Amino acid sequence: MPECGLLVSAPGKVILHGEHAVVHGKAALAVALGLRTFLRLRPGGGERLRIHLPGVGVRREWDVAELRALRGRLTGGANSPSVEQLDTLKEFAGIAADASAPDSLAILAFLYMCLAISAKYGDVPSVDITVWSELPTGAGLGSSAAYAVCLAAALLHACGAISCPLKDGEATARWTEEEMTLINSWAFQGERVIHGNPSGVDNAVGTWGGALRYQSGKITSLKRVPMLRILLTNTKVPRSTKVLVAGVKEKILKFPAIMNPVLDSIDAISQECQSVLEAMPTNPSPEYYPVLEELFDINQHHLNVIGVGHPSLDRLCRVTASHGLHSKLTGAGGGGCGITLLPPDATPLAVEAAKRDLCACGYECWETDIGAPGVTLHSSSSLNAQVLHALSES
Ligand SMILES: Nc1ncnc2c1ncn2[C@@H]1O[C@H](COP(=O)(O)OP(=O)(O)OP(=O)(O)O)[C@@H](O)[C@H]1O
Ligand SMILES: C[C@@](O)(CCO)CC(=O)[O-]
Ligand SMILES: [Mg+2]
Repeated sequence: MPECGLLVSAPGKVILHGEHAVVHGKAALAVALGLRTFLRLRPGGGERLRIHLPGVGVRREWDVAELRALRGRLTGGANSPSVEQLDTLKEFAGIAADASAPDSLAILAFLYMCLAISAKYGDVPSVDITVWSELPTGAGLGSSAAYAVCLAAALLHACGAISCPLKDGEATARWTEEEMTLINSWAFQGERVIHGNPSGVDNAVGTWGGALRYQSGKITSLKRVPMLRILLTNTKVPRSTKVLVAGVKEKILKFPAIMNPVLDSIDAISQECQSVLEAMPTNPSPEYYPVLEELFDINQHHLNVIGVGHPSLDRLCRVTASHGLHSKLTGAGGGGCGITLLPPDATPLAVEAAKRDLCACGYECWETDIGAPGVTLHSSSSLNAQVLHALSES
């Protein structure tokens, strides 16, 4: 265990194309966002393990000896969380069998990852863990994956399975490729607890950052990523990724001949978009945008067809279209966030007017950087004093 503790962060993500289809083996294009989740781990006192998750209103602590005994009861499910294991954890933590509330899922993912990682690499650590985020929770921006990536990195580090890459005087550092692969694989298990059947794209972006193509576990960095300006809009309509993913599966099983061609078409959209992005110069001229905009429009229709649209997202698309801008949902849909492409020739007046109209719908919108770095270790001194203050208040 590091004497002074550690601070890690992981980015959220935006899926440009391929959400849901990626769960069924198709390609997705995703980019890391400039909004991050942070985790601070400090040596604990009195053989206790404490977690504080202000984003979901959780403050819990357990006896390390009690967790060791619980770990001994978690048999089976060697490589992924089994139903029996999760039932045992729910009973231990006092979580209802069918609980899907954010706090319950966050505790469950934490307990599973902590016990499974410590069973493989070391003892249950006596630590205090606090996680907070700049990402809205459950809005399509990969908050669950950023949470799982931070937990994986911190717990693997606490159990001695990965190194401390931070050198004296450095503000940030990244782990080796091999260590990141390990972090990513454990984050995927955490995502499984929260999502049920994740594709792995979100935790891949949270781990590796940048812009990537993801298909059936294969991660490829995009050759070149132009400076895309994207407006993010949160409709604030709550939804659960797990429920939406399960709904799509049901539809595919019910209408395979109708739904599978839609998934194939989404796959082709991802391919086409990747070709355009890789052909674009870093500072692209407006001529490339009509194709990207048309691909947004087509995919948004497809996502409605597979049942993950929402009236709030239709409204978002209509509002931006009235200002000549093109949008689609991002992430699991059913509410949550949409993305709007801002071409270089969009006038500041049109963008401001679109933002004003979106806010008038009760939505929140903001522009953010894309292609941010993946999971990162920070020196504690690099932590913004204000954030620390906010945390001590929460
Ligand atoms: N900062 C956080 N602290 C604790 N738990 C979190 C945090 N952020 C997310 N979670 C967990 O992740 C869940 C949200 O995951 P969900 O997959 O439904 O949404 P998302 O990841 O934000 O969107 P998407 O998967 O569509 O990108 C929350 O209910 C909570 O259990
Ligand atoms: C909806 C989905 O495709 C993306 C959620 O961000 C689910 C997944 O890939 O696990
Ligand atoms: Mg998620």
